[in-house]
Amino acid sequence: MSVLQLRDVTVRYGATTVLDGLDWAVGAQDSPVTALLGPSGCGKSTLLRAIAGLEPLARGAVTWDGQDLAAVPVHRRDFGVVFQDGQLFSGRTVGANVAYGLRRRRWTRPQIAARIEEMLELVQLPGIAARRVTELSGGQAQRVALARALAPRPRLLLLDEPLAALDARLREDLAFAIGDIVRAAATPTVVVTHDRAEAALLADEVSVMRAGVIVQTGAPAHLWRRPADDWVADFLGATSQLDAQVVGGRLVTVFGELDATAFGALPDGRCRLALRPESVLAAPVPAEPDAPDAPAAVGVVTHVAALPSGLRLRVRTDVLGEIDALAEGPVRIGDAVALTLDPAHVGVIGL
Ligand SMILES: Nc1ncnc2c1ncn2[C@@H]1O[C@H](COP(=O)(O)OP(=O)(O)OP(=O)(O)O)[C@@H](O)[C@H]1O
Repeated sequence: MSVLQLRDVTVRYGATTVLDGLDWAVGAQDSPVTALLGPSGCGKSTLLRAIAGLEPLARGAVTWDGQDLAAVPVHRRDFGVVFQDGQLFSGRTVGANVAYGLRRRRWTRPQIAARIEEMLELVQLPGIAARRVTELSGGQAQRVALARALAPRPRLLLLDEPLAALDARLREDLAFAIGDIVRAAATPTVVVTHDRAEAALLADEVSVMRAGVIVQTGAPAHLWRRPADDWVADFLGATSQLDAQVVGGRLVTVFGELDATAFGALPDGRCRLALRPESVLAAPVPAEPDAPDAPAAVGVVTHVAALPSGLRLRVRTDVLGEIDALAEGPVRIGDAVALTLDPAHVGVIGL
């Protein structure tokens, strides 16, 4: 598989450094879809624009298969780009939009007609070539934008928040669909998002970006499990952190012990765990915490929210202050609860 490589890429707007000596490789691990995930303003769009050739580099290099792209202009890079709102040509038909890059590349009329139908089938909108793009829904317009970008067979597809303008339900459907479409087209794809769930729905691999640099890259499940540092853990949804000790394959915490081998090889010594609400299970206990068989960690429920997935609690504890948890059984505000960790939803930070 071809490889896009960025070395020491630096982009400045005036005195502000937006990309700061950024190193990154896409396509090296045979991952067709890579999400670029980071908070608003960290430089994701700037990075995409720099890859596309739309942003001059103050320093560093973007290479494809070892070739430096510095002297290759935007339209010669063979990269397809789709922005947030698709940016279709509103005065033209769907077919004319999909054909846009093909006419410029001097495809013949029959080739173009066949490619339009092929692309519209790929994005599951067969037979709508004659429609005006102004008649499309937001989700349909994004599929057509995808068809237009894929039609000339780009060697890389760059998608900048392609779902941002859509409502929540449609976003989820289209996230799966886009993943399927670009895999079917076998086109390596970078998709920018600030939403961690969207990144996991779309991508095989996720790169987390913070303030102009890439701080961690891995499969979504790996990132949840082994966030590189406190910031990544929090950005990926950790609501508290808990000190722990690795002792001979066990993780010892005030919430009890866990099997550490599930996290890969962890060296003996101190570490910290990233906890999300689903990491902590809260079960009602009789109000006698000093009884001899009392559980190791207890707390008092301060908030209860009925979510579709179950009861979400906020619990006041002596050891960790207020933490979020899921209820195992019926509980109300003021109840005492015993807290245990669900090892499937705990992360180990930074080892
Ligand atoms: N043309 C420009 N001139 C000056 N500053 C800019 C320009 N474009 C972006 N910036 C600034 O650069 C920083 C990074 O912007 P960028 O759009 O790349 O971030 P982002 O991670 O894509 O954010 P978002 O998720 O909000 O789109 C921001 O502080 C932004 O204000």
